[in-house]
Amino acid sequence: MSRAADGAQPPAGAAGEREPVLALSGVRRAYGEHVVLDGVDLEVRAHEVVALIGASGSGKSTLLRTANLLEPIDDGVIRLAGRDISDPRVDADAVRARIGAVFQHYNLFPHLSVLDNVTLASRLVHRTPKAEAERRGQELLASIGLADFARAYPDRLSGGQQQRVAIVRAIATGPELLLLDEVTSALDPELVGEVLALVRSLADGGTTILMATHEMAFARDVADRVVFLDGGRIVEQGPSRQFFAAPREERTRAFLARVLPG
Ligand SMILES: Nc1ncnc2c1ncn2[C@@H]1O[C@H](COP(=O)(O)OP(=O)(O)OP(=O)(O)O)[C@@H](O)[C@H]1O
Repeated sequence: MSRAADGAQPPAGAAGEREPVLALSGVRRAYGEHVVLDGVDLEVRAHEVVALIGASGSGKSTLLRTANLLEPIDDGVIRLAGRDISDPRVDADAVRARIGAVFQHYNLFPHLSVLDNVTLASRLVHRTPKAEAERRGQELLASIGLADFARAYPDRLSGGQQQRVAIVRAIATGPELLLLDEVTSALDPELVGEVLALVRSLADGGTTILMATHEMAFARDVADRVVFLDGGRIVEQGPSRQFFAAPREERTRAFLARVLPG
């Protein structure tokens, strides 16, 4: 008997397709006359890794900031797991508790130990008991080889180590989505690899990630999909290998010619 016939399978075309984790439609953001996001439509599905690329000033950071409500939008809708979070009545803190975010400059709290940095949101926002939060925090620190630094303060760590702590801090509460904004661009070149390796392992483990990056080889190798922004608009997007191997748009080709070596 086929699975469909025994009734164990939902009928084809049923609402089995899950909502995207994040969905932007018609998102617009302007500073005065300067339109920074100009009608952006973008979806990120569960377990997908999406890389945002584009020249400096193309709107990548602004887009990420709108997604966790650090930046208001002038028009459009943003949905998290199907729910409109751009409605001004939405509790922004409750939304941010579901989204992990790491920005360019590692922003650990200098007056808290490494372990307290990692466990703070679990304890304060999610009300996880201290012992449980610390057990999870220790596991996360061990996973990035920094268990011995749990009681140290962030200034004892290198920039790459601090950024890795910032990343595990962002995933400590099991967020539905991880936003990464140029997480390696403030680092010395020799420290970039260790941070990218951590992002790669999260991607391999199924974390849903939307990341802005200038690291083209990384975007090609790790992202499922690449989105090219220019002047606040999505010019082109596609599966990452295809995107880099055969860009369709002239503007994409011109951008890649500028940023890719050779
Ligand atoms: N608070 C603000 N007030 C005015 N203009 C802003 C503000 N924030 C960003 N902008 C402008 O919006 C544009 C897009 O900036 P954004 O930081 O999103 O670009 P980006 O693609 O992330 O650039 P980069 O790669 O350099 O980080 C830029 O022209 C920037 O100057």
